[in-house]
Amino acid sequence: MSYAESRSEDGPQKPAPLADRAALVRCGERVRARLAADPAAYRLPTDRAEIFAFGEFLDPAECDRMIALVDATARPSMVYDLPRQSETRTSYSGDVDPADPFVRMIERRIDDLLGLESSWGEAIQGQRYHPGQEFKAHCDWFSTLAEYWPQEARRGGQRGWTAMAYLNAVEEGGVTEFTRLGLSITPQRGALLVWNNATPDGAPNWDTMHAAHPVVRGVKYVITKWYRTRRWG
Ligand SMILES: O=C(O)CCC(=O)C(=O)O
Ligand SMILES: [Fe+2]
Repeated sequence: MSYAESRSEDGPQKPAPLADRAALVRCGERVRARLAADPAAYRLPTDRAEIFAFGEFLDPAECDRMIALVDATARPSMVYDLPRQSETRTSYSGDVDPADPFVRMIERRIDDLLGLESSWGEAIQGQRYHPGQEFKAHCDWFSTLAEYWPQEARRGGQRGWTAMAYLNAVEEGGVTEFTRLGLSITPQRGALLVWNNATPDGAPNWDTMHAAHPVVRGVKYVITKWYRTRRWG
């Protein structure tokens, strides 16, 4: 199972010990070089975080196939911060079958795009949001002060890059906003967003804080894959 860290408020920051710093620097360098050479990568206009978009990363048939897999697995989402679970992330989610050859093909495509080791990637997680459902502002990296951290440290360490694909266009709502950067992304069928959760010097980047705004009309489907600093699981 994979979980996203919950941070529902853009509030005071507790200083947490840094983890996997050298490895996060290396992951940053690796992906940065790879994307710089990729003409399909569009860098979002900010210097405070490395966020890239790719249009038509998945074709419509692939989106439909993935939507069916999300529907087959979706259950209420969980975050580590259990008491706030229902307030923070109200979508349905679940790992799509990692043994499915189609899922493996999409995973390889993402691994390849980023140039990261496939073994560092968590299983792809699917999410489905109905009207009113959202994922409030949070960062994807783990807090090293949290109760869950020792376990995550053993199973792959800190999260470096996030890759997230939109499987459909939403009738209304469901926008992803990087809340500290004033950047909003409207779900576009087949588009992929990738970002570095760390700064170039290997610290968690608070400016990657983001929220999935509530869906107003229609349904929203996304898949997310997080990359650790070493073998996951
Ligand atoms: O659905 C979105 O737009 C964002 C999802 C997200 O932040 C996550 O899965 O960590
Ligand atoms: Fe997230």
